[in-house]
Amino acid sequence: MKIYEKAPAKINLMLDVLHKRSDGYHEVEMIMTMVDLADRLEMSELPRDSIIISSQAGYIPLDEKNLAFQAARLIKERYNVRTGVYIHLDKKIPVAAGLAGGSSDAAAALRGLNRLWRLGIPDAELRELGAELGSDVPFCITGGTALASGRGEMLTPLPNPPQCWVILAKPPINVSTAEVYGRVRADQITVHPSARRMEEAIRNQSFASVCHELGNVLEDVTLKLHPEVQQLKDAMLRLGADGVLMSGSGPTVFGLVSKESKVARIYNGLRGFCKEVYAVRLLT
Ligand SMILES: C[C@@](CO)(OP(=O)(O)O)[C@H](O)COP(=O)(O)OP(=O)(O)OC[C@H]1O[C@@H](n2ccc(N)nc2=O)[C@H](O)[C@@H]1O
Ligand SMILES: Nc1ncnc2c1ncn2[C@@H]1O[C@H](COP(=O)(O)OP(=O)(O)O)[C@@H](O)[C@H]1O
Repeated sequence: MKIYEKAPAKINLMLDVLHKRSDGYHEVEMIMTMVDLADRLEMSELPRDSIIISSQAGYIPLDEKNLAFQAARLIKERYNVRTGVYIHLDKKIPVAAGLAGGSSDAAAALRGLNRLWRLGIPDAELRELGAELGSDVPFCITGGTALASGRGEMLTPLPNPPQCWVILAKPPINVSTAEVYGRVRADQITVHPSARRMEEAIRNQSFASVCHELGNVLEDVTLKLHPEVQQLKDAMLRLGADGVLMSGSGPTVFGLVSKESKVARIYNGLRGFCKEVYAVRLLT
């Protein structure tokens, strides 16, 4: 039997860092939502007790460093599963981009293996397992739109934002999430984006207010390390995006666009100097 799962990318509509915790993580407040750009996982049972990962993407680890591998190992150990699994990852989400590609693959593996092995694990328990793999994994288990707090694993579901186009552009640079958090000085952040006002904008289905309330305190760190991310933001605004922000720890920049007629112009304008550009819809 084969099981298929979609693993969509996320964007952070707002991201605030409150303080550094004694366990080394940062206490955050984020509003996250999914976009229609997804990896696809194909899972099938192996009679022998092993986990095998393959992918068409040449640039991700296929061993125990792969988050889908770690998800399979965790669920196997925790629920005493004696058979193995073959997982093929069809990667579409850019890697190390701030779009949670690896986290979403891990979440999709947990969902899929729960079905493949008929384990009947409830969603809340899957989210707890996911939190052992990464801070963004619990959100990726259920998706939708949510306010995330704690280190990102405590979730309050929200309605979806008003539908719009999302232009994603990933410059060809590598950003380490750990390094970005490592450079944040929470006590020196002067302008905090507001989760409350973003939530209100979403509840009012006001596209203009959603664009107005976009904010990410990790931008300060990543933009200083990589000025080209600022240039990309400027270009997106100049080309006519209604709201522009870096997603997560970056380096991907997203632009929200309400009018379809503007999408091709922005997409083509960006393609002039950035190879990885995508025009997608919110996953509502
Ligand atoms: C910044 C965000 C925003 O959604 O996403 P990405 O840019 O990775 O997509 C997340 O907070 C990233 O979540 P995730 O990528 O799952 O992080 P983890 O694997 O849990 O942690 C990687 C490293 O980031 C730091 N970290 C992560 C989360 C957090 N709240 N505080 C931290 O300080 C820690 O140093 C940790 O060792
Ligand atoms: N299934 C996977 N897909 C992508 N990257 C993975 C995966 N498993 C492990 N990784 C590793 O995780 C790191 C972060 O990747 P990713 O989740 O795409 O980025 P981000 O956390 O910025 O959203 C990369 O260095 C990559 O090598």
